[in-house]
Amino acid sequence: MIQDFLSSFYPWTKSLHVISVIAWMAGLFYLPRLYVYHVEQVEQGGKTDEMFQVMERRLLRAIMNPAMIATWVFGLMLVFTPGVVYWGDVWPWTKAASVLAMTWFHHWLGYRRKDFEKGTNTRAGRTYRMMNELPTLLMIVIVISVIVRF
Ligand code: HEM
Repeated sequence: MIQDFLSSFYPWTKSLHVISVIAWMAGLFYLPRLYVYHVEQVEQGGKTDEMFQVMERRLLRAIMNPAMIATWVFGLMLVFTPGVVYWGDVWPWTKAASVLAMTWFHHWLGYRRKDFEKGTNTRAGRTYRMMNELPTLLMIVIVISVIVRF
């Protein structure tokens, strides 16, 4: 019953999954860049500090959190669609490991946002520059996993 629904909805589920992924990734690439500028260019407690905090909060709450939830919901619908995932293959495992890491990174960014809000950020711009590479690497592994399907 639910399997029939998932099968007939499959192309729509996949479209909605990819749309959500794009919105989520946009935020995951942009927020650490904001943190780099926030650390390196902004005086703590000033007007610009306040403006960065607003931009960071809105990006996370209005775009990234809903996009992450939608990516998970449509992604799991794809997992339960008959014939899509065979767990004997390798790709579902590399994909699963990468999306768990991506979700961890999202939450890490959320905790760092709170540091800026409280004025307790101790991390250097360089740390945020380096962390900025993580979603890129994970995205490459994910796309190869779902498309090459080794
Ligand atoms: C968050 C949990 C996620 C789950 C449970 C999930 C699961 C899935 C599944 C089962 C498919 C179907 C594969 C197929 O029909 O061939 C799929 C497709 C896809 N996923 Fe995800 N995914 C997740 C996150 C992501 C992320 C973070 C990205 C990108 C960075 C991503 C990119 C894609 C793409 C591009 C496709 C379409 C591949 C194709 O054309 O067949 N997914 N996903």
